[in-house]
Amino acid sequence: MQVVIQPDAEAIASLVADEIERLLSRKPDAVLGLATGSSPLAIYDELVRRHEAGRVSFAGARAFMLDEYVGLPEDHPERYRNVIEREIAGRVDFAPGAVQGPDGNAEDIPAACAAYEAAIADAGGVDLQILGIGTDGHIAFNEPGSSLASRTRIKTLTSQTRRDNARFFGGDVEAVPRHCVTQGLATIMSAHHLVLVATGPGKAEAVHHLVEGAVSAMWPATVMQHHPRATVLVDPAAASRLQLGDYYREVFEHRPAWQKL
Ligand SMILES: N[C@@H]1[C@@H](O)[C@H](O)[C@@H](COP(=O)(O)O)O[C@@H]1O
Repeated sequence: MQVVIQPDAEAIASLVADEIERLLSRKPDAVLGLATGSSPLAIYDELVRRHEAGRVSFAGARAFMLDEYVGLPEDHPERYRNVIEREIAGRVDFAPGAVQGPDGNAEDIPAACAAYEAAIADAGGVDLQILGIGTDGHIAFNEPGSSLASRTRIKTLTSQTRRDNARFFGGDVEAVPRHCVTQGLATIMSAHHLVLVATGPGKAEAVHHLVEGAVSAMWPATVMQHHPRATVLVDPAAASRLQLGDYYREVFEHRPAWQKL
């Protein structure tokens, strides 16, 4: 696992956008994994800027979203499909239908989950997966206790996650759905490159477990320790509980010239 400590969210976004720009120039039909939450927003803004400057095109690319709430009306602004459209997909040049997400309103949710897994596999898998992390260590919506071998399925959100996400629902915890459909941990682990971003002191404990804790379903993100190419980008506040922080800084500062992210 590569740990990169940067001064702020903008510096993190710039490095991640560099990586995505390199990927799309070498492989214009790359498959991206898109995450919701506030953490990736600076990355999306930076990608939009580069797209507007003519540096990056998504015209041949495809993307898969990580997760979706169950039961929100199609036009609800916090439905993740609508969030992704608003924050990135609708601001760049993805072809119609190129961005897909799990269906949280399907009549047969298990069948829709299986179809989603098949769609990712048919696309050749995800080249670069953007991830945030919940304060309880979840990635996508794989809450503590999730099977490390899980695939796309329905999950029940913890009250911690519903409280954390209430800010997107006018502060009303009861307005946050109880259920979601999420890529599983094994689905996420199938991506070629995992890029997790976290900022702020509220993420420090989760980041400590992710990087330095024992691999455990209690901190689902720790499964990433088994991934051959996982990059974790954090600001100093999110890095504040890392025991080897100085070492990670040294490793990044003295990385070989050929190594980007
Ligand atoms: N399902 C999303 C996750 O994908 C995200 O990583 C997490 C953290 O969100 P934020 O980046 O807003 O802290 O929130 C939600 O629960």
